[in-house]
Amino acid sequence: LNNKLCQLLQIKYPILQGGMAWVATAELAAAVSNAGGLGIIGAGHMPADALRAEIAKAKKLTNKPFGVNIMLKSPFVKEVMQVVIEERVAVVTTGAGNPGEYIPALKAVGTKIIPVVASVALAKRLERVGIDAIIAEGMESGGHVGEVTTMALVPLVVDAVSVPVIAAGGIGDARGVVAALALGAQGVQLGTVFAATTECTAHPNYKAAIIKCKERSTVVTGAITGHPVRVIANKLTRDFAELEKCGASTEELERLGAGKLKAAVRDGDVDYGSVMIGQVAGMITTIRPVNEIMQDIVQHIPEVMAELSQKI
Ligand SMILES: O=C(O)COc1ccc(-c2c[nH]c(CNC(=O)Nc3ncc(Sc4ccccn4)s3)n2)cc1
Repeated sequence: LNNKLCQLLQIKYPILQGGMAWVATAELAAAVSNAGGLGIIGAGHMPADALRAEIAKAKKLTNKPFGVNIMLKSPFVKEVMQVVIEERVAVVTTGAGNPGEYIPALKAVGTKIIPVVASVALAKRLERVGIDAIIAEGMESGGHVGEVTTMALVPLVVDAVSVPVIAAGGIGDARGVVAALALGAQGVQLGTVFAATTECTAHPNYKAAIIKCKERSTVVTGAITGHPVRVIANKLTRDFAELEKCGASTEELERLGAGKLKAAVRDGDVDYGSVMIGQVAGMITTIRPVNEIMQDIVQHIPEVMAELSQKI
């Protein structure tokens, strides 16, 4: 499974862990890096000092490369970009926006830049400004989503750029990894799967909500306000839909959503919190150690390939 993405990122398996705000702490990122993948700390809306502390914790827990995901809508985006540059973080992924303005400074210190995109247009725009790889994320994923599925988006992005493409959204086991490679991706990014692990520091209620999910348990709210977000349907999404129906303003809707992800992930309020989870939750039935999930995926790939060659 060792390919050019593994060489680029100095990892054993081309399996990245999504840098989910509040969920992807240093403990989870270090566990994924120690298991041979690329662990990624989710900076979310963290201020600079909190991120610096999280990076320091990760450096104590692993001597393997790890990344930091920067959510470009964070009010602290400029300060946290400065922190990842000072700390010489190996890889920066970015979400919910266009990282173009930060790319020269990151490249200057040798940090690999891997933006998440939900469209071919953004992939093409970013390839021109010198990114190292691209995460093409389908709308199956949890949290902030685009409008295109992984199956449709990945091959189009692969055909549009010449940098390695990493598939994300709806991938839960060796079959999904082989499917992503068949679509032309060089690797995968898993979010929900790594949230359902013993090393993940999210609240037990949040993890229990993942287990309880079926494939239709999530909805995309906020499509009207311009920030479509996939979450588990609960009392918050019903209140949100009510407000949207009554023509509430974007500010009112964002006020309803503010702080709700922390409420779900840290405080375990899965009724009124924003339980950002991907559709792949329907495949997850237990909370397992990171390394067990990683080995399960890697060891089943030859079997999936053998079954495939029987069918074609
Ligand atoms: O076209 C452009 O210029 C930029 O447009 C984009 C539009 C969408 C994306 C995108 C889709 N998915 C991702 C990566 N995944 C994510 O970013 N997932 C997230 N989950 C919760 C988040 S918190 C938040 C804060 C503000 C609004 C919505 N959500 S961010 N990025 C990236 C760029």
